[in-house]
Amino acid sequence: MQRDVYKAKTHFLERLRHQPGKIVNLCFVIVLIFSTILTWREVVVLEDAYISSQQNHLKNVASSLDRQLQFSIDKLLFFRHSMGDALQTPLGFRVLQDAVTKFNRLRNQPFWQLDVDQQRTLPISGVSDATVERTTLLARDGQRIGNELSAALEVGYLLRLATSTTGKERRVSYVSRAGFFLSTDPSPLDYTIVSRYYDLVTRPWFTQQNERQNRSRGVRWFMAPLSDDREERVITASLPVYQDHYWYGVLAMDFTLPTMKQLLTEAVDRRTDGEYQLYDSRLNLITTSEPPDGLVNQFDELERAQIAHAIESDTQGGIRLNSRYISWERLDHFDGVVLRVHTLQEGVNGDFGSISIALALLWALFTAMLLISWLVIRRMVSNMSSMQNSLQWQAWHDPLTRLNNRGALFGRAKTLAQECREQNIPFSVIQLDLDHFKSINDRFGHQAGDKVLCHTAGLIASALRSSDVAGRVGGEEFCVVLPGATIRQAAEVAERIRACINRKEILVRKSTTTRISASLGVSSTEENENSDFEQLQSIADARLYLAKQQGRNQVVWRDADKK
Ligand SMILES: Nc1nc2c(ncn2[C@@H]2O[C@H](COP(=O)(O)OP(=O)(O)OP(=O)(O)O)[C@@H](O)[C@H]2O)c(=O)[nH]1
Repeated sequence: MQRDVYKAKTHFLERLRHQPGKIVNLCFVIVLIFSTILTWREVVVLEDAYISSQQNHLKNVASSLDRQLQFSIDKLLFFRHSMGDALQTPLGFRVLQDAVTKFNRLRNQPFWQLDVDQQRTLPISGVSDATVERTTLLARDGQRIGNELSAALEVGYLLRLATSTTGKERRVSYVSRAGFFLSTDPSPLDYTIVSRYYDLVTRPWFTQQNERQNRSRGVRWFMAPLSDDREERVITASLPVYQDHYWYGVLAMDFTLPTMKQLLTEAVDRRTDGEYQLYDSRLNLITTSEPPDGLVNQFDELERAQIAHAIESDTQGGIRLNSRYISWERLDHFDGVVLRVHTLQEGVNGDFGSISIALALLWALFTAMLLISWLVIRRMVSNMSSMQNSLQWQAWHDPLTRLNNRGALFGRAKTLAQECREQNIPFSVIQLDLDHFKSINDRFGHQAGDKVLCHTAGLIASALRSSDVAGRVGGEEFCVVLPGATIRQAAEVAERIRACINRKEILVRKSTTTRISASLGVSSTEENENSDFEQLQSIADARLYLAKQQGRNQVVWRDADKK
C-alpha cells in the first residue's frame, strides 16, 4: 500500500516535471488567488473601520445632543419634584391661602385668573367647575384642589426663574386635571382661557399621560402632527405629576423645530461630512443638520420601512441603502433617533474612499503585471521546453538517419536485455553493414552515400516491430535489438531486411540508380542465457564478419552457417 502511494506520488511528480507549463499556470493561479483574498481581506477590514468611524461620529453627535437635552429634562424633573414636595407640605404663606380663597370665590365663573404677584410667579388661569365635570378625564377634587393650587403657584416661581435664563424651551406649563393651567406664555384674562385650556387637555402629551399609558411616569416626547396648524409646530416633553397614586396633571416643555435644529447643528462637528437627521419615535423627521438651502436626503417608503425595521431592535447600528450608508443611534434623553446619512460620493471623497480606490487600483495593477509576467514566462518555458526536447533528441539520435545513435542504442539495448533476462525470455541482436559502401561514395559522391544510408535506415525501421529498437552504430553499420525474439525469428527479420535492401534500386543521382546489399550477423541469448548485450553484439559482429568473408549480401546466424 505504502509502495503504491509512493509510486503514485513519484509518477505524479514525474508527470509535473515534464509539464513545466502546467506548474507555471498553477503557481500564477495560486498567487492570483492569494493576492485577491488578501485584497478582499483588506477591503473587509477597511469597511469595518469605515463603519466604526461612522458610528463614532454619530455617537459624538448623539451624546452631545443628549447632554443638551438632559439639562432641560433635569429641569422638568426638578419642577415635578418641587411640586411633589409642595403637594405634600404646602407652604403656609398668607398670599397662597388668599389665592385659594380667591379661587373658591371664582371657581364657578366660566373663566378666571389668580394673579398673585406678576413680578414673581406666573398667573393661574382656569375654567369653571361645570366645565371640569363635563369630561371624565378631568376632576376637581375638593380635598386636593387647595394644596394643588398652592403647589402650582410655588412651581410658578420656579418656572419663571428657570425659563427666563435660557432660551431653549419655547414654553413650560403645568396643566392640571382640576381645570386650571399656568404657563410661561402670557395669558390674558378673557374667554380664550376656556379654549386654551380645552386645547391643552386634548393634546396627546396630556391625554396619554394617564397611569395606564405611562406606567413608568417618565418623560415622554410628542411631536405635533403636520396637519396641526393651530400654532407653530413644536416638540413637547411631558411629565405626569402624581401624588399618592393620584394624577394631578402634566408638566410640559415645548421646543420649536428651529430650536431642535440649532441643538443638532451645535452637536455636529462641521469638519465631518454626511448629513445628520433627527427623527421622533415614529420615524417622522424633526430636523436635519443641513442648512435651509442644503440638499436633504429623502427616503422612499421602502427605505423608511428598512430603516424602521433595522432600528427596531437595536440602540445603534448601520444599514446600507443603495449608494448611502445610514447609521443610527438612539438618544437617552429624547424619545427618538439620530441618523447619519453618508452618500457614496462623500465616501469616495473621504479618506476611506481614496484608500479603497488606491487598493483597487493596486490590485488591478498587480493582476495586470501578474498576467503580463505569466504570458512572458509561459512563452519562455514553452521555448525552453521545445529547446530541451530538441537537444535531448539530438543527444540520442543520429541526425542523418534519424535512428538512435550508438550511445542511445547501447543504453536502451542494455536495459531491454536486462528486462528480458528477468522475464526469462530470449533477446536477439542483428548487426548490419552495407557492402562496398566506400565504392558508392567514390562513384557517386558523399551526398549519394548519405542518401543510401537514409534509405537503408528507412528500410530497417519499416521491417521492425514497435518493441524492436534500431540504431546506427558506425559509418555504414547498423544494429537492431529484438526483445522476446528467438534466434530463428531474428534471423528471419534479418533476412527480410537484407532482401529488402537488395531488392530496391536507389536513385543516387539524376537518372542514375544503383542497387546495394548488406551483410548481417545475428546472435541471441538462446545460445547462451547469461550473455549480456555487449557479448551478443560482439558475437553478431563476428558473424557479420563471417558473412562478409563468405561473399557478402547474406545473413549468418550460426557460427557454422553458410549461405
Ligand atoms: N557518405 C557517407 N559515407 C560514410 C559515412 N560514414 C562513413 N562513410 C564511409 O563509409 C566507408 C566505409 O568503408 P569501408 O569501411 O572500407 O567498408 P566498405 O567499403 O563498405 O567495404 P566492406 O565493409 O568491406 O564491404 C568509408 O569510405 C567512409 O568514409 C557517412 O556518414 N556518409
